[in-house]
Amino acid sequence: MVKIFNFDFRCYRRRFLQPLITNHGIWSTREGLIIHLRDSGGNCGWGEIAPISWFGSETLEEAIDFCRQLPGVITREMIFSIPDSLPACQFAFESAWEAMGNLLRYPQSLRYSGLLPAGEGALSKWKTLWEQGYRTFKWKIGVGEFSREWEIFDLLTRKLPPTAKLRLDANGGLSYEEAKLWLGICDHVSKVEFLEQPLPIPELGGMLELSASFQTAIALDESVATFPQLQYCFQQGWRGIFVIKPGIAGYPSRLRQFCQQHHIDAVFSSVFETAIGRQAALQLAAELSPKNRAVGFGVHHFLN
Ligand SMILES: O=C(O)CCC(=O)c1ccccc1C(=O)O
Ligand SMILES: [Mg+2]
Repeated sequence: MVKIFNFDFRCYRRRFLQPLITNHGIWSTREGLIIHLRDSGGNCGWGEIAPISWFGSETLEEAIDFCRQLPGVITREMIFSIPDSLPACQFAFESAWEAMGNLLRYPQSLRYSGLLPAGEGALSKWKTLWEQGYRTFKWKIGVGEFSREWEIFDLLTRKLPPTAKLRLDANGGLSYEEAKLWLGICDHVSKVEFLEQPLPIPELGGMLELSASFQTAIALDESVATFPQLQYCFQQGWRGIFVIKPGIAGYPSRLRQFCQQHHIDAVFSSVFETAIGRQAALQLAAELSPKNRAVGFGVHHFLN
């Protein structure tokens, strides 16, 4: 007999206390869906669909349409035949299915990276985060003028204690020349852990070249947002760091298998999901993060 699950969902909307400012623009509200599965024994599993369409996932509307067209009773086959065009849905359904009847285990051993605000706000914020125990920080670049960001970077890296690590995230906002300037500077600053997504997605060739020319590591993020993109970049020869946002990376089981098989140097990263998606994402991060890599799941505050 085929096992069946009752399925329902609801939408949520939460405003960030501080909007995320990146080269893509300003993001101030997280909207997503919480899905719920229940089997005939009364076991429940929750999952979260938290799309970021500007980052390469489906849109919220596409996720809602997908959930609306599903019947109230679904099968395992339906859970595992969601198309690759709906990666946040794939993540939510498999993680809800995996969570059924399991107690929530919250990963203990992880180290977290804290997100600094873009611009000069970073110069004071790092201290608050340091006092909360963060030792790895991420700062957005490619948002303001290069010369001003360079000045702030210089101040910031002087202030940071010697054991701190800094990640720079350009969100694809640099030109090839600017990326060379940044990498040249970073090569002399041992606190820099990596430069994230210096160039836009179509310029993978440029990023492969840069990673061979500088000591500072480069991490791909936008370029590897979804599973097919991750596979593509690996096939093209990328052996640097992969930033993985499980919330939009499709089926957890497929991601797990890929990372283990290819010994991926993964940095796990949040999509600003709620505790439901976060739990499932951190579970994967705990299994698949190399020991020295902090996860990009610093606490992010919501207004409601
Ligand atoms: O990865 C982190 O450290 C924090 C999360 C983060 O930066 C992020 C969160 C949502 C959308 C995009 C990004 C990004 O890495 O650009
Ligand atoms: Mg990034």
